[in-house]
Parts: sequence; structure tokens; C-alpha cells
Amino acid sequence: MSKQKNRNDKKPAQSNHQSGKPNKKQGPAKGKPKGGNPKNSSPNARQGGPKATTAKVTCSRLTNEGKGLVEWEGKQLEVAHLLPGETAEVRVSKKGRFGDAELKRVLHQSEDRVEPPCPYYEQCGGCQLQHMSNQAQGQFKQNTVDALMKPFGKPEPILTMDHPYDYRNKSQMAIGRNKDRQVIGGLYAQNTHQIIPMDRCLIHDPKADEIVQTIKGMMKSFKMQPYNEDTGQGFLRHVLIKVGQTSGEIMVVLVAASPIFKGKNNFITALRKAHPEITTLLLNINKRNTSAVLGDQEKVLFGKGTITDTLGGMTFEISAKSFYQINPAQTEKLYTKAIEMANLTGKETVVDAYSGIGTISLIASQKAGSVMGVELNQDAVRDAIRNSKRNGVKNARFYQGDAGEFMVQMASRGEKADVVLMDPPRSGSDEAFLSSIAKLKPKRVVYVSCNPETQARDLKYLTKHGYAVEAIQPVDMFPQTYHVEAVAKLVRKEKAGKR
Ligand SMILES: C[S@@+](CC[C@H](N)C(=O)[O-])C[C@H]1O[C@@H](n2cnc3c(N)ncnc32)[C@H](O)[C@@H]1O
Repeated sequence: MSKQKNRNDKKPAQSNHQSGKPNKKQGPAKGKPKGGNPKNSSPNARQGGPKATTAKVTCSRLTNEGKGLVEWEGKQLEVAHLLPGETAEVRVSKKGRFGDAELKRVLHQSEDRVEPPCPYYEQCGGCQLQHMSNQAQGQFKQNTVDALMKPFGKPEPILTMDHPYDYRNKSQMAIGRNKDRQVIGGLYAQNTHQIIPMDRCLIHDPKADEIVQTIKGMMKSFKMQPYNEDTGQGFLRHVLIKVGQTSGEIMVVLVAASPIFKGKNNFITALRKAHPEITTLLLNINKRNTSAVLGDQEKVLFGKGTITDTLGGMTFEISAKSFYQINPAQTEKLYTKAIEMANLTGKETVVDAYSGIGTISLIASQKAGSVMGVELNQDAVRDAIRNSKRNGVKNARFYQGDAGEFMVQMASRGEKADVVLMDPPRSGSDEAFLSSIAKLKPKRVVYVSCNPETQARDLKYLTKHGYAVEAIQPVDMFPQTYHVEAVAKLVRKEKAGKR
């Protein structure tokens, strides 16, 4: 069981669409982006790699990360962008139980294969499933959740998206230079810090990418230097954008290596003129040499420093550093299911653990006696308290701290909860938290997760400690990527069966 203290952003652990950045080589990605049949996309393949050899293989099934599994010389290899039933030539560059193999050429194609619409797909680490039809992606995610949840029952059919593009309300583009010293902005090539210059990511909100293009163009005239990770010189590292898809409000965060912003006022004026739709601009200072995009220090350059969005009929204020679900349309479906599973009658004492800016807590508060939200991130707790007031909610309280410690203290004080809603980061919950559930004995636990692997691990604990799983609902919150969300309803065993 993992001990979690500070995992803010639970969504896909990708270098691009999350904060993680695997290693530290900055610069333009080599090679031209190629659409269609994937070839030679990894650094190993490009350089020939250690002991590279070409093999003909057939894919038997997909891994949970959406890679094709093949057998070669008695070993299992994972091949990105290969589909079950397909035969292909691959370049094998490393031996081992799970060796490294690069797709060179598909010899026999699956009916599930489609032309990836993104020209950067082969190089970029952000999406993994664009070569699969939407229907096949849904089936793959259904199969993943079904297999992981097999010990607990059959999950419901996955809730998919009609238009599985343009959905991300949060984007972060890295800024650098190419070998001709031109300013570039884009996402990182898979498993590197090489920036793939791009003007559009097809899963981002289009407006966000448009603004990044403008900022890149302005950098030259304002003599704003992109940051260079190797030399530690330069100013602008990333542009992070959050879009309130219902409010239309837009937050732009310039992530810089230094608080000294030369030509600040003129830059702000020019950016606002080009994009009057930007409602707030922030400067975030990140001097650290780590994978985190945002630093601790933050300065509001104009606007209120937050944006708002609407979910479940309530309005939420969102800060730069607070977690907010990245796919609002699917979040509506997810939250509706979660609240339905909580079976609230208006009387219950509810704990909403890992509560972020209070979205689930406040929506649940309308149908509960009282709600206690607990969240580690201070900014998110401040947002949650503001959101409570903004929506006129009187029966919700928010606490800043570790959810496990909070639950341990509740149990030691002999307090009671009727329902526990929990939505931990990708790494899942921890033993302190789960063992306290066993002591507090809530009638129902509703477990929302963006990682069904850790969710299945935690469900195993809970089913051994007095709970039965009654329903599991997968939701596709992250189309084109292998990630999938699931919400599970657990009931105290004496109540199991009475939904
Ligand atoms: C997946 S988000 C869920 C947030 C919220 N429920 C929502 O739907 O927007 C997980 C949240 O857990 C918080 N978190 C991470 N580790 C934590 C811990 N040990 N205790 C409490 N909260 C934690 C993160 O800051 C983040 O806001």
C-alpha cells in the first residue's frame, strides 16, 4: 500500500499532458513527423540502438498501456502502435522479458486501425491510441477495466465521448529553441525533453493553442528568451492555460525561471490586445530543475488570478495550482454516477476525501446532511472554501491535510461517517486511509479513480475488510490516451445486495 503525501495532479502520468518529464535533454525533436504507418519513432530506433535487429511478429493482445504484445524468440515484447491480430516488422533493440521493440511496418492491418489525425502522433508522448478507431478505444478500455475488476464483478458499459478531441481544458506547452535558434513551443517527444514544435494538439482546447502561438510570436519582438535547461539561462519555460469551458474564462500562466520580467507591461498590453478573451494572466516562478511544471511562487499580472467553470449546476473557482478535472463533459457523467452511487437521502454525514476545489463535496452537499472535504493542496482548499460560499452552501466544511491522517483522527475520536467519497491521485489511497474506513464503517464508499490498477488494489483491501463491490462504472475521460477512469460503489457487507 503506498504512502501518499503530495500528489496533486492525478491525471495521466505523461510528460506532456501532466507534469512529469522523464529526462533532461532539451531541444527540437529530430526527424519529421510522419502520419499513418508508424516507423522508427524512438531515439533507439533512430540511432540504430543496441543490438538492433529486424523481426516479423504478430500481436496477440494489448497491454494496459495500449501497446501491442508480441512473442519473439520466446520473449514478450511491447510494441507501441501495434494492434491485436496485426503482423508487422519490428526493430528489436534490447533483449529482456519485456524488450524494446519499434514498429517499422505493418504487414497485415487490423480493421480497428485508423489514420492518426495528428501529424505529431508518432513522436509525441501525449496520446497512445490515435491509431485505433473510437469504438476500438472504448472496447480496449472496457476490457482493461473488466480484467482488473474481475474479482469484484462485471463493470457497466463504458461511458464514451461523442467528439473525442478538443476536450482538454488544461494544456501546458514547453518553450525552447530549435537548432536554428528559433523559438519553438510544443509537447515533449516520448520519454525525452525534446520539444516537438507544434501549433496544435488535437486534444487541447483549440483556443489554448492559439494563445500559445501568439505568445511564441511575441517573444521575438519583446526579446523574451526561452529557458534552456542545459545552461540554466533564459526566462520562459512553459505556457500553461486553463479554459473554463462553460464560462469562457481563460487563465494564462507564464512559467518562468526568474521573477524579473523585462518589458512586462508592454507584453501584457500586447497579449491582451491580441486575445481579449484572456481573463487572467499569472507569472509562476519555477527555478527548480525538476519535472514539475509549476513552481511555488506565483504573481497575478492581471485579472483575479482564477477562472470559474460550471459543473453539476454549481460554479467553481479554480486556481493555477489546484486540481480540476480536465474533461468537463465527461466529468458531468462521472460525477452524476458517483452521486447516484452514494444514495444520499439528505441526512447523511459524508466525507469527501481528496476533495480538490470541492466539486464533488459541494454537489453532494445538496443531497446530504453534511459534508467534510479533506485535501492536501492549500490552494485547492482555499478554492473549495470560496466555492462553498459562492454557491451558498452551508453544510460543507473543508480541511487541509493528508486524507489518511484525517481519517485516522476521525476514527480515534470515535466519529462516524455514513458515506465516504474518495478520489485519490493515480497512486491510489494508502493503508492509513483504508484501515480507517474499516474502523469508521461507513455504509457506503464511492471510489472514483483515474487508475483502475491502484483502484483494484485498494478494492481488494476493502473487500477483505467488510465491504462488497456493488457496481463499477468506467468513464472515458481521456480519449486518444490509454488512461481510463472508473467509479466503484462499495457497501458494508451486511448491506450488500440492497442497492
Ligand atoms: C484526482 S484529484 C481529485 C480532486 C477532486 N475530487 C475532483 O474531482 O476534482 C486528487 C486530489 O487529491 C489531492 N491529494 C493528493 N494527495 C493527497 C493526500 N495525501 N491527502 C489529501 N489529498 C491529497 C490532490 O491535491 C488532488 O486535489
